[in-house]
Amino acid sequence: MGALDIENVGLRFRTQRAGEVVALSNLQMRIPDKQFAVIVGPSGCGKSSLLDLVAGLKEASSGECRVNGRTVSGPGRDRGMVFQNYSLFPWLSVQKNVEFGLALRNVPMQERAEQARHFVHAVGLKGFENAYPNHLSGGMKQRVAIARALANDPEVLLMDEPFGALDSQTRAVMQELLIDIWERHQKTVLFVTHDIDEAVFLGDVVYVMSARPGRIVDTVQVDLPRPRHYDLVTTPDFIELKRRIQKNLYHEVHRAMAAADAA
Ligand SMILES: Nc1ncnc2c1ncn2[C@@H]1O[C@H](COP(=O)(O)OP(=O)(O)OP(=O)(O)O)[C@@H](O)[C@H]1O
Repeated sequence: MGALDIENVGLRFRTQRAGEVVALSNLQMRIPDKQFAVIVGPSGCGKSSLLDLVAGLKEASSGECRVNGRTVSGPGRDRGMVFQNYSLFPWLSVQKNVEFGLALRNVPMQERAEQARHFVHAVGLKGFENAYPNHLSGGMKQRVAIARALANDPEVLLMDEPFGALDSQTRAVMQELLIDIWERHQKTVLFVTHDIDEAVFLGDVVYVMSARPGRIVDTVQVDLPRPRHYDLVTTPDFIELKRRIQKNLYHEVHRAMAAADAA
C-alpha cells in the first residue's frame, strides 16, 4: 500500500462535439509515504484531471484512488490542493486565508491564529499577516496558498502547476522554498508541471505521461542528493535525467499534436 494509490484509473467524458473523450486509461501509480512525485506530460494528456480525481473533485469512470488505503469518494482534509491561479479569497487577509480551513473545522480561535501564523512565517511572509491578496505579488500569493494548504495538515499535497504563472527568478525561489518546506514537514506530494527542470529539481520520481488517453510511459527515479540547491541544475547527472525525460516527452508531444491535427 502506498500513501497514494492510483489503481487502474480511467476517465471518460461525453462531449457534444467529439462524442466520448477518453482522458485517462488504466492509469497505475503507487506513491510511497512522504515521496515527492512529479508528473509531466503533453498538454491535454489528463494531468489536471488526475489531480482532480485524487482531490475528489472528479469521479473516475473506472478504477479508484486511495489515500493511505482509504478510497477517495469526495474532497477531504487529508488532501490539500494548490493551483496555478492561487484561488485565495480576495476579501480575506493573508492570516484569515490561511486560517480558513481551520475555522471550517471549528479549531478554537486562538489555536487557529497561532497555527496560521506559524505557516505564514514558514513561507516567509512574516509581517504580511494583515495584507490582502490584491496587494501581493504572484510569488507571495502562492506562498499564501501553500501556507493555507499546509495549515490543514494534509497527508497528501496536490499541486497543479503552482509556479506556472511566475517569472523564472520567482519560480526558482519558490522551488527552493517548497523543497525546504517539504523537507521540514515531510508530506507526500503529487506535483504537476510542464517544466522539466522543475520536475527534476523537485522530484524523487518523475512520471512521464503519454498523449491522451494519459498513461505512464516512463518512471524516472531522481537519485540526486538532498538538500537541493539551484546550482544542481548544471551538473551532469541533472542534465542526463533531463535529457531522458525530454526525449520521451518530445515524442508524446508530437503524438498529441498529430492526434489534434487528425481530429
Ligand atoms: N469536463 C470536460 N468535458 C470534456 N472533456 C474534458 C473535460 N475536462 C477535461 N477534458 C478533456 O480531457 C483531457 C484532459 O484534460 P486535462 O485538463 O486533465 O489535461 P492536462 O494534461 O492537465 O492539460 P494541460 O497541460 O493543458 O493543463 C483534455 O483533452 C480535455 O479537453
